[in-house]
Amino acid sequence: MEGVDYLADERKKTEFDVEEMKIVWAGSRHTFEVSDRMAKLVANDPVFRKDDRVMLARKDLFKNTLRKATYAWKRINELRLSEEEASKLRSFVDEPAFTDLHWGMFVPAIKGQGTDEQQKKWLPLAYKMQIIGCYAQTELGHGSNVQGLETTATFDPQTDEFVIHSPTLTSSKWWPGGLGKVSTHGVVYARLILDGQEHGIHGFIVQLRSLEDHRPLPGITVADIGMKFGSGAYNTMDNGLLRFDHVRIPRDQMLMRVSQVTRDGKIVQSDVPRQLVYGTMVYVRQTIVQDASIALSRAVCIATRYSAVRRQFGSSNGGPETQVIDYKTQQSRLFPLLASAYAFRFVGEWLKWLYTDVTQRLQANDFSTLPEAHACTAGLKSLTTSVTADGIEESRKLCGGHGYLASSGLPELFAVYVPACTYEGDNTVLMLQVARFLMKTVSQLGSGKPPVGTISYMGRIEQLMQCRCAVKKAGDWLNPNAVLEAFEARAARMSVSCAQKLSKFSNPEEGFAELSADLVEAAVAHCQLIVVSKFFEKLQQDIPGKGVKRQLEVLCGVYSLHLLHKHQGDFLATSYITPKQASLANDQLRELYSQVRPNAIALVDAFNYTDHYLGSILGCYDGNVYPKLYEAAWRDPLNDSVIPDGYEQYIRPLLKQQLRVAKL
Ligand SMILES: CC/C=C\C/C=C\C/C=C\C/C=C\C/C=C\C/C=C\C=C\C(=O)SCCNC(=O)CCNC(=O)[C@H](O)C(C)(C)COP(=O)(O)OP(=O)(O)OC[C@H]1O[C@@H](n2cnc3c(N)ncnc32)[C@H](O)[C@@H]1OP(=O)(O)O
Ligand SMILES: Cc1cc2nc3c(=O)[nH]c(=O)nc-3n(C[C@H](O)[C@H](O)[C@H](O)COP(=O)(O)OP(=O)(O)OC[C@H]3O[C@@H](n4cnc5c(N)ncnc54)[C@H](O)[C@@H]3O)c2cc1C
Repeated sequence: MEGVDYLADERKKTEFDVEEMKIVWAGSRHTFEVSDRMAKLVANDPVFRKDDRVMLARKDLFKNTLRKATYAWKRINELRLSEEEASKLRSFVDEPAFTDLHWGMFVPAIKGQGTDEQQKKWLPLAYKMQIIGCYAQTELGHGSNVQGLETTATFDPQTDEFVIHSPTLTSSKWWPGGLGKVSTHGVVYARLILDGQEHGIHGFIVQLRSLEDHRPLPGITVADIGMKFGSGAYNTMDNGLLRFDHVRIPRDQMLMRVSQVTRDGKIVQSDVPRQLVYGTMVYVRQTIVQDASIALSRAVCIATRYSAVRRQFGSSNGGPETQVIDYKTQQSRLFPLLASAYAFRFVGEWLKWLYTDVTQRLQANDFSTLPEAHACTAGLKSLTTSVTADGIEESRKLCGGHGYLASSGLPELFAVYVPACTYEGDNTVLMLQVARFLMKTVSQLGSGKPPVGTISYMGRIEQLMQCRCAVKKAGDWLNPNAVLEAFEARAARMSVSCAQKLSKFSNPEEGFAELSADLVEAAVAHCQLIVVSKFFEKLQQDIPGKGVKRQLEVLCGVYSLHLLHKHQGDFLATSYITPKQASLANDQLRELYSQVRPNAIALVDAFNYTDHYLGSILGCYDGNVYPKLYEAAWRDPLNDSVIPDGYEQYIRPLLKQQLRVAKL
């Protein structure tokens, strides 16, 4: 039935102003308006249709992506969209493509690591897409260990060129998105060699394909690395392999903001720390944290709407069965994910601010906040992508059997999303970077240099090592100070405990390796504290709209108390809380679930996702799930004919054979 809202009764229960919540979720009225306009533009254009994606074979899928990406570029130019609008439009097209890497890594790498002159030369070409670029760092043999990359860039003073070479099979570049079939250029990371001496890893702009006929340039071997996880999904992307056979590039194509190579082959280090060579990764990690809230909220929106539509058991006197969203078990799995989506949204907003701040400082040669920015982007990227990937899979399970259908949108969302736990730094490797930062901070306590920013709580280490939780009744857990102190004490005590164990090793690196699993747990505790504290900070802001702030307070409570419940072992083992207090936190959590329940549908409506963007029958706005599932089944190509292809060849002979056996 067209036009009927099957979730209307749910929407009537709402206790807050959804339109105002949409603004909070978007970040500002301006961002909301841009997103809304771009989402509708994409949803109403048939070229951006995506429901057939999972059915397409790789070649067709890839060509289809090229068609959409070039059409999107055409529309961006025709409509004279701003950079912000263009980037939103691309994200609502919702199909990984070479353009993600061009705009998301190639351009930022030149901006961050190129000199003014290099930026002037290369950026206009990239902005007009007269060249298309990728980010070629990872190799077949090394990804996490960037210092272990094998590709060489040897300076030839005779010709004033670098010779880029892949000396071994394992030095082949492997994975760069957009490289396989599209990119004309790449920022290639290689080991700089001057006069036989190694000078670490640097970025070089290398042309890969002819701008005339797209053929690989001499000395370059390039191809796609093959099919990846899932159908449709990330297979729209041409992740590539690349080998260099003594390829020559001019000296001025080494990105020289961090270090310069002079005409006579000498290296000159600028004041900028060498870690800025890793700057593009810091930038992208920060954007990945923002994207985590989008991916998780999509899954949660689908699972929440479907949980309100779906009924199982509990019918009495022929009345309707129970909506599965009313089961406490369903709530205890779903509502923490809903709360996490909001939490990640706010921490992502804050991280964007932190990144902008560190960038401005770097421009003024202030490098003091770089270690914290690295630890925060690495740790939050790791935490939010792990929770989101698991959350998408949990959302699929929350939708029961129908969640496993491609038309639920969840399998493809998972398949596209799950590599986020690996790209831009494997999540464990990144948490170990946070752990190093924590151990360094603990070792410097008492040195007279007070820890600042997200680590400033360590400055109160004596108090945090001794304090005990003051909670006496469940409602006390609604006090932000009680929750914050609990998370601070847990994080501080776990770090100090690791530091104490580390100090027993004569070789600190051996100790770090031996204790790495504990160190990762301490790093996770620290990152969870950041998310909780940024949620509380958000609540300090002036938030207009009837009931909006109240709902956010409830979600903040759900986020923090579900973490406390899930990790109660940490809180108990560090002796901050008693078992009784842990149990009171759980009682309060249950109560908060009841407060989320009437608002659940409105809380996911506030994401303002179009049905096109959600790409899910189970999550459609009107909740008219069953007729749509039934119709979609008939659209499957397998149902084009009643008798399947292959009947004559396989099924009929098989049945005949069974008949013969039966007659014997
Ligand atoms: C249905 C749905 C359909 C569609 C969905 C639609 C669209 C989806 C579209 C897009 C998806 C969204 C986003 C996608 C984005 C990207 C995905 C695509 C591309 C991915 C690209 C990549 O993966 S690029 C390659 C990334 N590689 C890595 O991340 C490598 C990880 N390794 C490292 O970073 C480093 O090697 C290391 C940090 C692990 C170690 O470095 P090393 O030099 O050996 O360092 P240490 O000795 O440990 O440390 C030395 C000191 O340096 C400090 N440090 C380290 N790193 C940094 C840094 N980055 N910044 C600042 N400082 C740093 C470190 O702390 C040490 O400091 P000390 O003070 O202790 O000395
Ligand atoms: C979809 C996708 C897109 C990508 N796009 C790009 C791109 O555009 N450009 C690019 O350059 N790269 C790209 N990559 C590569 C990506 O950045 C790397 O795969 C990633 O950094 C992980 O490195 P690795 O593959 O070497 O993992 P490995 O380091 O080999 O990890 C294997 C296992 O070892 C563990 N491990 C490794 N080191 C340690 C350690 N020190 N301590 C404890 N455990 C450890 C890890 O936790 C993991 O469990 C992409 C990857 C994927 C999947």
